[in-house]
Amino acid sequence: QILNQEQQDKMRVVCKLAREVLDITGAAVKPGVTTDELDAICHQAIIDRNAYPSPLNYREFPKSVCTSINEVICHGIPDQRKLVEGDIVNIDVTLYHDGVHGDLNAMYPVGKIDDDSKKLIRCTREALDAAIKICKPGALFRDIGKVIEPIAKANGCSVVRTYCGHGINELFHCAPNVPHYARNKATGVMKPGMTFTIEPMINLGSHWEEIHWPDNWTATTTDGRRSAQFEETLLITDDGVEILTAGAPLQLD
Ligand SMILES: CCc1ccsc1-c1ccc(O)c(O)c1
Ligand SMILES: [Mn+2]
Ligand SMILES: [Mn+2]
Ligand SMILES: [Mn+2]
Repeated sequence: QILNQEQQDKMRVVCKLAREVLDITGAAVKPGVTTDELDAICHQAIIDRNAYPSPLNYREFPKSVCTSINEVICHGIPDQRKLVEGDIVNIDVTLYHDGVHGDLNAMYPVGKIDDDSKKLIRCTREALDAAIKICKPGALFRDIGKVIEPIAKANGCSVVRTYCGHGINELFHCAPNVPHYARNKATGVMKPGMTFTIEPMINLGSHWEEIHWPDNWTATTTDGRRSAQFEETLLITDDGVEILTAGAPLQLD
């Protein structure tokens, strides 16, 4: 869908609010905090902005945010689990405000983390940034994966294939489908006024497959090694791309 200027401005607002909420929730990450506590902080920050948490009751998802720890690839459900030093956690926030959705996620280290986890997080961020750089009018959606996969492989990592980036506007998920792996069959050309996410999930090692837990949501790696993800909502402009959910650069000490 091609958004008009008014709709693009609404997307700018909801995505800025979504970034604020992610930053607030991420700031609460420390050893001992539970993912339920993160959910409550996130939910409150969303309500404070006169917005709705898109995941809550979306396809019966039971919470307001996804929290995916270590070997959990995505869609982790907040619960009483306490974060511990050395964990890595993805917080995935989506807000609905003034008729449109804004969707983003990022990785947060819990205290000190090991070198493999730092490499994984850095290469996932690097892959997303490289993919965003090719976004402009006329670019093909199928080329996004061609940029991401070589970066993952160069770091001894692999790209999850089941979950893709997606169109986002008045709908949480719509066309286009944006695979993160190379040699994919995605169709479509980027045009000014299109808004969509790129949200690569990258696994340490060569096992890109996922296991689905009986909770109908949680997806984990098959070998127990860790997985990382970053997500931004993007707007194609006349001369390139605007990262509507842009935040501070990644900082891992
Ligand atoms: C929890 C929301 C949800 C439910 C089914 S898929 C999904 C989801 C979660 C995070 C996302 O970035 C996304 O695009 C979809
Ligand atoms: Mn993970
Ligand atoms: Mn998301
Ligand atoms: Mn998404």
